[in-house]
Amino acid sequence: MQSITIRRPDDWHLHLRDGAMLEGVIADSSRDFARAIIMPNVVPPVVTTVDAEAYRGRIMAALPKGDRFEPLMTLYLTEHTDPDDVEKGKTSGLITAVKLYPAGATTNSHGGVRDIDKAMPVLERMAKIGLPLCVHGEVTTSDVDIFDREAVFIETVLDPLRKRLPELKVTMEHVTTKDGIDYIKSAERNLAGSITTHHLIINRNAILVGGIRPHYYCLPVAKREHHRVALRQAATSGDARFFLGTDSAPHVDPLKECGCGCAGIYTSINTMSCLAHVFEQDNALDRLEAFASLNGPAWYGLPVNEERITLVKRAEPVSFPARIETGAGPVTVFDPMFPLHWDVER
Ligand SMILES: NC(=O)N[C@@H](CC(=O)O)C(=O)O
Ligand SMILES: [Zn+2]
Ligand SMILES: [Zn+2]
Repeated sequence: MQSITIRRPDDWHLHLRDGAMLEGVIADSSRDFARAIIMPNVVPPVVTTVDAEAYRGRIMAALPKGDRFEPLMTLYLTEHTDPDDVEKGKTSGLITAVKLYPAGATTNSHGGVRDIDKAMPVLERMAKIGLPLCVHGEVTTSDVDIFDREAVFIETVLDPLRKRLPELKVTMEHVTTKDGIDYIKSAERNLAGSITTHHLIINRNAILVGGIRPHYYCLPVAKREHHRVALRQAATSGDARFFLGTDSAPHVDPLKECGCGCAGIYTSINTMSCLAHVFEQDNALDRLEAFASLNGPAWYGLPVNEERITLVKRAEPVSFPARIETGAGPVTVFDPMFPLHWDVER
C-alpha cells in the first residue's frame, strides 16, 4: 500500500458562509485543514474589524468540539474602508489579508470596488504595514469576454497597481489561466497565486459538453485545456509562489440548478484525495506538501503546522457523498469524474 505523510495542510481561500450553511460545512474543512483564509463575501459582507471579530466568533462556535482549526480572517475592501481600522486589525492579529472584489465580479461582490483610486489610501497603508491584498482578478465590463476577464484584469488593473505600489503584497487568488501563471512567475517579489482543486482537474468542457452542468460552474470560469495544464505544472512544480486555495464555495442545489445558477464548487470534503491523485498522476507526490502545507504559510509569514496527516492509497475507490445535507439545504460535492483512491487516514 502506498502512503504519504505531510504536514497538515491549510486552505488559503475558503468560503464558510454563515448560519446553517456554516454549521453544515465547517467540519469538512476542520477535518483535514489546520487553518483557512476565510472569504468575507457573506451577507452582509465582513467590512470592518468589528464585523470580522463577530464572524470569527460565529465560526468558532460552529466548529465541532475537539477540532483544532484556525480561521484567518479577511476584510472585504470597499471604497469607504478606513485605513486605521485595517491597521488595527493587522496589529491585533485578527486580520490576515484584505480582499479586493471588483464590483459585480462574483458572488456577493456588488459592494466591492468600482474605482480602485478610491481604495488607494487603504492599499498604501497595507503596503506600509505589510498586509497582503487578496484579489479576485477579473474585470467586469460587459465588453470583455468572460474567458478573457482574468488576462485583461492583469493587464489593466493588477499590473498598473503593482507598478504604482511595488511594496504591496498581492495574492492572485484562484488563478485559472496560463496568463496568470506566467504573470506570477515573471514577478520577482510581492506576488503569489493560489490555485483551486477543481481548476487542476476540469477545463471548460466539464461545464458545457453534453449539457449544461451547473456543478462545474464557478468563477473565474474554467478555461481551455492548455490553461489547466499550465496550472497543473505550476502547482506540481514546487515553486513557492503557488499554493492551495480550494475556493470551496457552497451554494444549495436549488440555487445552482436553475435558470441563473450561482457560481461556486464545493470541494472541502474531497480536496486532499483529489490533490493526491493529481500529484501522483504528474509524478509529483513529493511536492504535494509544498503546495498544500509549506508555500502558503511561507507567503503569509506564518509558521508551518507541526501536525502531520497521512494519505493512503486504497485498492478500492474511496466514496464521498454525492451531496451533503446542511440546515440550509443540500450541497452537491465536486465530482472529479475519476475514481478517488487516496484517502486521509483518520
Ligand atoms: N468561486 C466562485 O465561483 N464563487 C465564490 C466567489 C468567488 O470566489 O469568486 C462564492 O462565494 O460563491
Ligand atoms: Zn473569487
Ligand atoms: Zn472564492
